[in-house]
Amino acid sequence: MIIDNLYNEAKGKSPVCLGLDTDESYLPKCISDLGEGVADKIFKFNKDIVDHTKDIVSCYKVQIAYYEALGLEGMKAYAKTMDYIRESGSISIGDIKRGDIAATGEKYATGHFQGDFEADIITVNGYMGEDAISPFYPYLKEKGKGLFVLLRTSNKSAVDLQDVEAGGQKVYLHMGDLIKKWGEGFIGESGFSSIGSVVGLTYPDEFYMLSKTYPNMFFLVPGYGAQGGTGKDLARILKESACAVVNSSRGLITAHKNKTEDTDYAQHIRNAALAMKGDITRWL
Ligand SMILES: O=C(O)c1cc(=O)[nH]c(=O)n1[C@@H]1O[C@H](COP(=O)(O)O)[C@@H](O)[C@H]1O
Repeated sequence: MIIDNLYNEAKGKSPVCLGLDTDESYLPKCISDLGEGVADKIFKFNKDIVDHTKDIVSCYKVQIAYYEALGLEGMKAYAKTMDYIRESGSISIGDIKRGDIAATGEKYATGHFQGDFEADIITVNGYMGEDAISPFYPYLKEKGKGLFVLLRTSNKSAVDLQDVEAGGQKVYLHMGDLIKKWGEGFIGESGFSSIGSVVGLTYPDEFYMLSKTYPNMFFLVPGYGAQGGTGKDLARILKESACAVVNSSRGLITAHKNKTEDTDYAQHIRNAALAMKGDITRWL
């Protein structure tokens, strides 16, 4: 199961999930000056990053909005990036945050679990209920794919809805119970389900509590670095269970900014990923 592979990669390499939220402004001059289209430039940057980091990170999360914003050219770069991650033997997370019901949900599943945009795992929004999640089940069963369902997101206004009490329980805990239930049929050898959840590191106490409440749940954890989360915040959770991968996007893929515009940029990004790995693992 994909979740067992991710668990093994996180244990064997590091819990670092490198976020390829690639904005054109992040490209060093040695790439932006090339006489090629934007898709080729962005792909070149992403490919170089994968080549320089695949031995030290567990997975790559590719945030589709950065590519959609560039239209057809951007989507070509997205497709090539997903393909290259697979070719490199690494795990890809398509950060698409979809969530629609029935026939529409089936189209999202087809669009992101096979064909041009195929990912190993995708992020989904389950706040419409199981009808927005069940269209993906056949791909989990038959193609070994996985889901990360939004549970406790990293943004400030997450609390406006997710902390509301309903029936004596906060909304996000109710969502946690649902994700646990949806994932029960997909538990792998690692003890984790291929239906995991997204919990922001910006709420470390809630994350700790969730990791205790749902021992079979694997977590995708954004919020490290640019949003303020630290290795120390993670330590008490990962010490007890290797239950998460931790994403950093801007904190890693802009590490070369103001340092170099030359081809050594990827080494700066690798160094930043190594520093993040060190920051997380030194507390364990
Ligand atoms: O699903 C996500 O990945 C996600 C959920 C969440 O609650 N907060 C969050 O920041 N993210 C994503 O995680 C990444 C964070 O990027 P940086 O803040 O640049 O590290 C972005 O791709 C966000 O879309």
